Amino acid sequence: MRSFLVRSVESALRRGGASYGRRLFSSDAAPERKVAILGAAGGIGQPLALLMKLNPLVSSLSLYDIAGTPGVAADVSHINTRAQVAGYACEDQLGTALEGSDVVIIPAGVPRKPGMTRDDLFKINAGIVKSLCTAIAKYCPNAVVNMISNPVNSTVPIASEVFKKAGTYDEKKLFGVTTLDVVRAKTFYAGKAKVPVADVNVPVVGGHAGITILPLFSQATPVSNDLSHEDIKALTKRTQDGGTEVVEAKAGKGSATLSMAYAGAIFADACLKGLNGAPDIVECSFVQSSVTELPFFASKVKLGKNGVEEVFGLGSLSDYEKEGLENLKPELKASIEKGIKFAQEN
Ligand SMILES: NC(=O)C1=CN([C@@H]2O[C@H](COP(=O)(O)OP(=O)(O)OC[C@H]3O[C@@H](n4cnc5c(N)ncnc54)[C@H](O)[C@@H]3O)[C@@H](O)[C@H]2O)C=CC1
Ligand SMILES: O=C([O-])CC(=O)C(=O)O
Repeated sequence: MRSFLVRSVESALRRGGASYGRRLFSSDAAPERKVAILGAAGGIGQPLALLMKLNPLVSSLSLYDIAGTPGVAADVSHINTRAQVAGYACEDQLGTALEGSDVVIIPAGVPRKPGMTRDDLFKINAGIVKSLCTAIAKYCPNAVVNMISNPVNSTVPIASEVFKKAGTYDEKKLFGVTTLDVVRAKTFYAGKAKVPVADVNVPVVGGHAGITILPLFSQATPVSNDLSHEDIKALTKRTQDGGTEVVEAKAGKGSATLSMAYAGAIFADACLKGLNGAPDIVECSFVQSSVTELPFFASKVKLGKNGVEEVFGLGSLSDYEKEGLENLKPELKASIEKGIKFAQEN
């Protein structure tokens, strides 16, 4: 049973992560790697803790939350896989939770309820992210940071400012996790184009909120000649509204957690592979960027031993995508500036 589960998850991660090029997924000779999850007892944190416990690249799994961590840590720790699990439950344990981390994943913060935008979460989550990033700068300044907490378009700039203030900012190591947008685009495209979902690749660029999410279906593979412009518009809208679709279906009980944990596990796995020197690891992520005039932007990035090795450009866009790109810039710019201002003033 155990090996079946581990093999299934390995195989799912391998397939899901096989977006762009050849992958390495082997625990033989895998180096020691510590992964910390901040917000580990939450809706995303719990299934993400499970998936990271099943990842053979993880040797130490550090679970931190302000509530409920001991139970989650005890539960996950009984799974007979490589990672040694430790749970940390209050602020004075945050330093120990972080020390020595190679990758820190942050799903701490409040989720949306129906009728809210991601930006409505700023008030609460900006402060949470700021204090967690202050601790990261102090206790594991060299860690790769995977930011899940919303609004990602603002929380990533907040993190960058906190790290700059602390003198630890390395733009190669700060990532906004936009993998769920890619996961959704792949699923929706496969359904519409009637192609096997495991073979599908779709880059998603821009940011992570509403129209700032720009799936590039003109670059989707396998190519489908059966999709009309109306189909592409509908696929784009569904990808942009994917988070809201889940928020409404959950009717007040939160936002995407299970699909987000899957996406977060794919992205953290890609970061670990990059750190371990695996070649050709490419994922979309919201990073410091000069691809457009905006200081942060999501596009395909190559992951390596030091984090981002290369930020790829957008490639050729359809007229519809060019229009989407211009339309998203004012909103994305405002969200980035809001995050920077908050971090500078607080
Ligand atoms: N980037 C993306 O694609 C996605 C991002 N999200 C975002 O992820 C965040 C978390 O969502 P859920 O897990 O559903 O929420 P949740 O409320 O179920 O869990 C959040 C957890 O964070 C913890 N927490 C709060 N303050 C903390 C602090 N200072 N330090 C450590 N832990 C703290 C809470 O105790 C709770 O366990 C939300 O902001 C949500 O909008 C959700 C889905 C997709
Ligand atoms: O929609 C939300 O609030 C959560 C999220 O970011 C997503 O599911 O993409």
